[in-house]
Amino acid sequence: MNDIKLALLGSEGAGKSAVLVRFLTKRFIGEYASNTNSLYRKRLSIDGRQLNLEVFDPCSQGTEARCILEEPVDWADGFVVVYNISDRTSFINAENILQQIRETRIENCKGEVEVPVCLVGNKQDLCHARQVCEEEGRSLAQENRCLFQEVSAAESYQEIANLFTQLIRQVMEHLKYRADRRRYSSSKSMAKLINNMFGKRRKSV
Ligand SMILES: Nc1nc2c(ncn2[C@@H]2O[C@H](COP(=O)(O)OP(=O)(O)OP(=O)(O)O)[C@@H](O)[C@H]2O)c(=O)[nH]1
Repeated sequence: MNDIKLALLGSEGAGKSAVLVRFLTKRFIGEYASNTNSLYRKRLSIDGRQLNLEVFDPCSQGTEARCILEEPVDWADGFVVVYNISDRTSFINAENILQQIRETRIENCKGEVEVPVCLVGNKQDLCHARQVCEEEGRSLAQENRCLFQEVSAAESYQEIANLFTQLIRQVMEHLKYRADRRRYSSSKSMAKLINNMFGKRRKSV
């Protein structure tokens, strides 16, 4: 069974909990306690594989983006960064968060492939009050090589489900790649060790 850990990041009130709860339960619940960190767990089956999904929804009340990032950035296998299309500040914050994910991951995992991330433009139903156009979201996602979708946690389930499914697939590939790399580098160092121990001795016989 695969364990997949995701972290939800974004400005206060962008709709992080609403997006996640929509994915996990297919329902929209209007209000959530936002003064605590929450860890959601669910068993899923994707492409016939059983998964234990854990999603960390950190409390973002009164905290700056950098503080929000500190805890989950090492823990998570993938990130969901949410902004509100009717709030430009939340988009600018999402931009900063994407940059911080990139920087932190580059520092911590030299040479590894980039961690899977998806950018979500939530509250699409508020398009009459739109402050961020869809194209801006798409091009930010392209710059950061991440998935992108505008959604409305209030009104629809399917787009959110598709997005999480794509992200989880990418995470599974990423974890497999990392495990293969670890196996390869440990078998290479084992071969080197054996060679050092016996290769030379054999030569002198
Ligand atoms: N119109 C509309 N409102 C939404 C949508 N998603 C969430 N909301 C509302 O936006 C508010 C904030 O939603 P939350 O899910 O609590 O946002 P959050 O990002 O988890 O907020 P914090 O926990 O405070 O960081 C709530 O009043 C939700 O009902 C949406 O798609 N459309």
